[in-house]
Amino acid sequence: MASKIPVIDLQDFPGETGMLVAACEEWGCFRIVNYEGILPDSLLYEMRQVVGSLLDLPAEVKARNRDVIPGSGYMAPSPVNPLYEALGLYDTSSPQAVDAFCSNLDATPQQRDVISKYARAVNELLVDIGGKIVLGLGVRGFSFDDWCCQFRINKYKFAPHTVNSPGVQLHTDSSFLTLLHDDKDIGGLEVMKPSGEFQPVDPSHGTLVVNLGDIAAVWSNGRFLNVKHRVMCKEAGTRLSIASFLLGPKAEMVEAPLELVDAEHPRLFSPFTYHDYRSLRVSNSLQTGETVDCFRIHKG
Ligand SMILES: O=C(O)CCC(=O)C(=O)O
Ligand SMILES: [Fe+2]
Repeated sequence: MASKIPVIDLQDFPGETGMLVAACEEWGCFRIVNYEGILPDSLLYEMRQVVGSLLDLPAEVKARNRDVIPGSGYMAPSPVNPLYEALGLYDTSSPQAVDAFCSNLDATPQQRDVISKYARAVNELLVDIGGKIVLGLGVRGFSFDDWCCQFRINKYKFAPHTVNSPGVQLHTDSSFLTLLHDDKDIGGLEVMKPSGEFQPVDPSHGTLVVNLGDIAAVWSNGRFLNVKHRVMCKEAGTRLSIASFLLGPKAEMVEAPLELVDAEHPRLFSPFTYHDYRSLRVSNSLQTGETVDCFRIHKG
């Protein structure tokens, strides 16, 4: 296994298919390059400015960003993650949901425009990457078009005296895929390799990070790794990041497609709805993939 997370060139398909599937299996994460046709650098830059302003709003305004599904709304600094706060938008493909998010936070027309464009572009990119992964596994006729997406905009207040303390605790994501648009200067993201060793994922211009979450582990019938990761404070400063999640099907069950189940690879998880998974995870604070084990089929 290489020592750096794999880099996938989105313009080089089907050439990179094997590398992409291997990255999902061995690392549960990878960087992407050449995504600008869908998500231009100018939009990444504009969104970063918007995110900085929204997270600087007074606490009582941020509190209006309430949960739509468990854990989707404002998260204030807490005893577990005292340096961290986040705002969230559930269902980024719904113009009404984008509108409600913006109205609650008194967004200006220009900020609304950037948020809507960003939400659309990120959804398209997530569905595009998901489609490449699915084809790589030989699954035909599958589409992520009616899956729900969410984004979360994160702020970490790092100070000299917080160096080496956690910014966000170790966790897996509650998604199939997460697109991480991280801070351009301040690092701190670390992914855990299967060996248990942490690998820093430092800012790298012109790349975005993709993580696989719990839903990818179930959907792939255990082939893909739901990578554990955390953010550590490495230096003083405000760190901003945006995590966009391709979560799960809106109505259908989360289950491995038939192509991934056979005598040698029996079904590992009983089917469930995304909503049931999410409620179980949030109400029991199951941060590091334990929710998936609740649906594991025990043999013998
Ligand atoms: O801020 C980061 O780099 C990571 C955030 C993250 O892991 C998350 O929002 O799930
Ligand atoms: Fe995460």
